[in-house]
Amino acid sequence: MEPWRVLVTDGLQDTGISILSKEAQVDDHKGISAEELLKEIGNYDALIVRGRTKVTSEVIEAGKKLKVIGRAGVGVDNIDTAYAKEKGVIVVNAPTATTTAVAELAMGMVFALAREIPRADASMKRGEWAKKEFEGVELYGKTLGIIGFGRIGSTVGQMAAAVGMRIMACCLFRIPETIRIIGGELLMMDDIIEKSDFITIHTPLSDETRGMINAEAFARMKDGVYLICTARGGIIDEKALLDALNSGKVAGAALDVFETEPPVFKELINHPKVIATPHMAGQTNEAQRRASMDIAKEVTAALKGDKLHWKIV
Ligand SMILES: NC(=O)C1=CN([C@@H]2O[C@H](COP(=O)(O)OP(=O)(O)OC[C@H]3O[C@@H](n4cnc5c(N)ncnc54)[C@H](O)[C@@H]3O)[C@@H](O)[C@H]2O)C=CC1
Ligand SMILES: O=C(O)CCC(=O)C(=O)O
Repeated sequence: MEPWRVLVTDGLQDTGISILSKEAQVDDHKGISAEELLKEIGNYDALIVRGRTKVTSEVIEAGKKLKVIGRAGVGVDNIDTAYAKEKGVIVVNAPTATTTAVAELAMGMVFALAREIPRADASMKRGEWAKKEFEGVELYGKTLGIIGFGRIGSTVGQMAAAVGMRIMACCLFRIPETIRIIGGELLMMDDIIEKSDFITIHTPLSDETRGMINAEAFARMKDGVYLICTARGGIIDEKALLDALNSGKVAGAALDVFETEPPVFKELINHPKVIATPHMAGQTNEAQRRASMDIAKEVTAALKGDKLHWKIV
């Protein structure tokens, strides 16, 4: 029998490539263009992507031998999962690998916003000593509203509770035990929006969450609220955020994800009260190693017809 062929299009750590190579022929074609992918995909049994590659219905249609699509990470909003299901192509992800990394960046953003660390650092590098400009706020006793209390949101909750923040969370599907352990409250999203000093977003991008943080939501927030988003671009209405920053309603925003990536809305990125990072929350060495191993094992299991842990469709 011919060996299975696996195409990797957004890079994968060597540990994962080694696991796959025991069972299949692996082609690492990092950065492949959309046109090239359409031409090549017909030769492969499996495709492994991160967030860059758009796995459209056309790609799935062209993948005549395609049995499984693996997402080395969490969000599958770049994969047409409905069409994959229709075509009998399995979609799997590696949902636990990056939880700690994303939560740590979100917490880092909370600290960075409260003390304006990036702006202070930039002023020092310009040779200034602007000590009087930087009076921050303490986190102790402040309320952190967590929208989406799943793996990442609940990990952020534990970290923030440890520095003395009061935790409020809202969640659609499950009510984790964690909220009770950390002494937090589960509330409706409206309450979170109105009562929080800091709001951090950890939901997937879906029909329901797209544009969820809009002008109306900003109007209901406390004056001087801080906003953090490491979830997905499109959940926050970026134009409404810019207006809220300019009016002073929002005292600072930290964003890892954008409606268009790389971002084109430069006015938002360049705003002095915005801290921006290039969709790197899940990108620690440890997290990417775990993601590469998890997805390699899961894709191999799908090819062999073995039991799957993280089947999306
Ligand atoms: N910036 C980055 O590099 C990364 C971003 N992410 C993003 O983080 C998201 C969350 O990841 P996990 O915590 O692992 O997922 P998860 O599935 O464990 O948690 C998401 C939670 O959001 C809740 N939720 C969904 N819709 C909601 C709504 N309308 N209102 C309130 N809650 C809602 C769900 O009930 C669920 O508990 C991913 O979907 C992905 O988009 C994940 C990894 C890396
Ligand atoms: O893999 C990436 O490029 C980013 C990680 C991410 O956003 C996710 O896992 O959902």
